Amino acid sequence: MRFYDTSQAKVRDFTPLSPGRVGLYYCGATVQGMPHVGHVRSAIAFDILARWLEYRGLEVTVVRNVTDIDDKILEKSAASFAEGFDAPADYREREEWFALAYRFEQEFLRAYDTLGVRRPTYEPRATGHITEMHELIVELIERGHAYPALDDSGDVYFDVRSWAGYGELTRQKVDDLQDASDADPRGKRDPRDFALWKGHKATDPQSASWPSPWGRGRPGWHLECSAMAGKYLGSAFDIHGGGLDLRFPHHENELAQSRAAGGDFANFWMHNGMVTYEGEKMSKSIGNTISPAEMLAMAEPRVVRYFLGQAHYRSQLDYRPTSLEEATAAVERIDTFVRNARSLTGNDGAATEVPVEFSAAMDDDLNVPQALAVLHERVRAGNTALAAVDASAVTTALGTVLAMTEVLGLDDVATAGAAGDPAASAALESLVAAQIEARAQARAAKDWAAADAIRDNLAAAGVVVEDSAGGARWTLAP
Ligand SMILES: Nc1ncnc2c1ncn2[C@@H]1O[C@H](COP(=O)(O)OP(=O)(O)OP(=O)(O)O)[C@@H](O)[C@H]1O
Ligand SMILES: [Zn+2]
Repeated sequence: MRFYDTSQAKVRDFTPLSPGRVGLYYCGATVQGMPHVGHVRSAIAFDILARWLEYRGLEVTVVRNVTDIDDKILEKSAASFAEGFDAPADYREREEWFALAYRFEQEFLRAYDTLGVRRPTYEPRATGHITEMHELIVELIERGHAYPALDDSGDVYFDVRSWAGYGELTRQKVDDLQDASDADPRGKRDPRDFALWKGHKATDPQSASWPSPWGRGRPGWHLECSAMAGKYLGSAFDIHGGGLDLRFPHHENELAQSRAAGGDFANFWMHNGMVTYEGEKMSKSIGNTISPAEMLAMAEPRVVRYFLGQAHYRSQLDYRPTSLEEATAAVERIDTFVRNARSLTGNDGAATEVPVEFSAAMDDDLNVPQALAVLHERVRAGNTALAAVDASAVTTALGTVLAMTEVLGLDDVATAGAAGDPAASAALESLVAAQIEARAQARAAKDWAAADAIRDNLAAAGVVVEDSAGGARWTLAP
């Protein structure tokens, strides 16, 4: 397997640090508002990576953090208590920061679940790891890489000049870097120094600060990922992921503080490209977002998953109003084949193995567009086998198609037409089969009126019956 490693700006061979196991950490959400489809694209990209590593026989530990304390969360909560607060959609009046964060965390989970992003092995919250963060800060201070603020803010900063490797992830020289905007520069040795710990401000609620050796305060954003990745995956682990927008400063800072504290940190850095809206990054602050719920109102979950997962994970994915049409047609092609194959062979079929061309594409830096081309090519071959009523070839095609859809997280295409509920799907299958059987008997008895009536009733219910050499087949009308 080969992946593009952002820190080396090249594709290189991937070998797990411990044979047979992979540790994957990817940055999760700052739960300050509703998810948008950009967030979900990021999660889908790493979900596909984890599924592929597992398919390749590796035991994968996935960690995705929840940033549940942050300036933006506190600001949104504070605004909700203000006199004359005119609650924008999705925000509530007088909502404590922890209630707001928890509520949106649930919204993210709901979106991930609906779109087939498997739950990570661990999903730690920043507020649950204050002790680990203190230990990391103490280590950095002892090693001469961090210091308490020079003013009375109660902050603690990372000393970027003390760490020769600072800038290595994004291949920049310290002097060329922008200042860290997270604190008053008067308390810093260098304006690029970033906050590890933020002293409590009188305007913040008491519940948003914790005691520490440096006084009450709360953690800096970058620090939490270092502390949690270290806790759950160890001081050296295989892959660190996140969106391309996080490379600098977030990931640069994570790397610097983790290495300065003595760990190796991530062996590979993988970054997903941005979802853009008519060319511009989809972002809460710009306000050009589309929520998963809005997309799900236009198309079913598999179509949305297909749309968000179809591009190469490193490329930009632009949303346009017509974007879902192509995905709908692609998913329908797969569904129709799966349904017809099941109807012809009389059983659900089971995922077998993915074709070698599919493996080659996925091994080559997760080339999903190429892998999808293989999937559609097998669907076409399967349709040819269906037309020839070649049950054995149909069974083979069905097995490989199911294996590929599983790797891509489209596996619930298996329940096509039944709103994703396997029991409903089975019930529909058996009711339609009984109708088709009754129609065949009517035809055998040359009772054409009865046969046509059955067909018309099925059509009225959205079930299209087609006669072929192998007997009648049915599909749901698009
Ligand atoms: N438009 C986008 N396209 C793809 N990935 C995104 C997009 N926006 C955010 N992400 C990724 O989603 C994950 C969670 O992001 P986070 O909560 O930090 O959002 P954010 O970058 O602050 O979003 P926003 O700019 O909308 O506030 C990160 O890995 C981030 O890189
Ligand atoms: Zn992070």
